[in-house]
Amino acid sequence: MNSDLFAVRSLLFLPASNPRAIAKARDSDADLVVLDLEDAVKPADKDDARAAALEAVEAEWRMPVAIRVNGVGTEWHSADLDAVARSNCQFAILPRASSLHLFHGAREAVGKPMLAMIETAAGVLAAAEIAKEAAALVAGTNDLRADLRLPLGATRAPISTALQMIVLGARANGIPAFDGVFNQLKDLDGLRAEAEEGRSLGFDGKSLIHPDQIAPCNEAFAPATEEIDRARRLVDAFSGGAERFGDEMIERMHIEAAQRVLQRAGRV
Ligand SMILES: CC(C)(COP(=O)(O)OP(=O)(O)OC[C@H]1O[C@@H](n2cnc3c(N)ncnc32)[C@H](O)[C@@H]1OP(=O)(O)O)[C@@H](O)C(=O)NCCC(=O)NCCSC(=O)C[C@H](O)C(=O)O
Ligand SMILES: [Mg+2]
Repeated sequence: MNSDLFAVRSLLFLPASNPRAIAKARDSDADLVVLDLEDAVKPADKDDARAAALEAVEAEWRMPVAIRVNGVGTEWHSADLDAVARSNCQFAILPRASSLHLFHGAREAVGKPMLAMIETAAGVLAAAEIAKEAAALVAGTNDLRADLRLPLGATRAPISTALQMIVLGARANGIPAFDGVFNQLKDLDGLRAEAEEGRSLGFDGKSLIHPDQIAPCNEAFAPATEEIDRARRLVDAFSGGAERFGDEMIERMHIEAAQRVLQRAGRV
């Protein structure tokens, strides 16, 4: 199992209260499975979902598994942290991370790598700080749109600065950044387009809500064959300083970017 978060293109979320979804996720090609205890689970089902998540992570998985706990200040938060601390999951995820202080408390309590979901205005403004202790940042675009009081159906333009701040916060601290979900279950072309946009913004992968979204997402976040070929030719051609490569100027940073493409291709 590869627990390197930089190799993760797809994060499949599912309600921990849904055993059929758990079975489906286990057989899927998702790079990371997220058993959700937060918004995907009805309040009445929280305790059962927590127990189901604990049982699920006892089994063998071929991909790493994370448990998303309920947020700081909710009645389920402490019990979730305790459960995750003694569970077999590789990662915890804290929703609505809004400050390093609160993130630190939750991470200490679980004692394992924790991803931070940035999904409020306060979280976006604190993203670079939170990233100092996070294993990765994840954009929570549904909550963010709600927190910013955006009209329904708004494009991603009003959240583009926030998305960029999440990528900047992650990159400044050397950790991966993951894009938010695409809610239209049947629109796989739209999902692919948003995944490609996310990659062009600098995200390493994307949050998903349905198994059908995995294949297009994994394709969008894996370097294409032409990209790999070009990266190989660039690395082979370079001897230092500024050089001509076809009709382009290349320098050291272009080679480093090409090396990252080759590394990513090897990882995924
Ligand atoms: C949205 C859904 C409730 C739709 O469910 P359903 O109508 O049952 O879908 P299908 O009939 O197409 O399902 C076919 C089979 O696939 C399984 N399935 C469905 N979704 C998943 C999944 N996410 N992972 C694994 N398996 C899944 C179904 O069980 C069916 O299996 P079978 O019966 O054996 O054929 C549902 O897709 C769903 O619950 N999605 C995830 C919702 C979720 O986790 N939401 C929280 C995270 S997203 C978020 O909030 C991000 C962030 O916080 C933010 O604010 O942006
Ligand atoms: Mg959310």
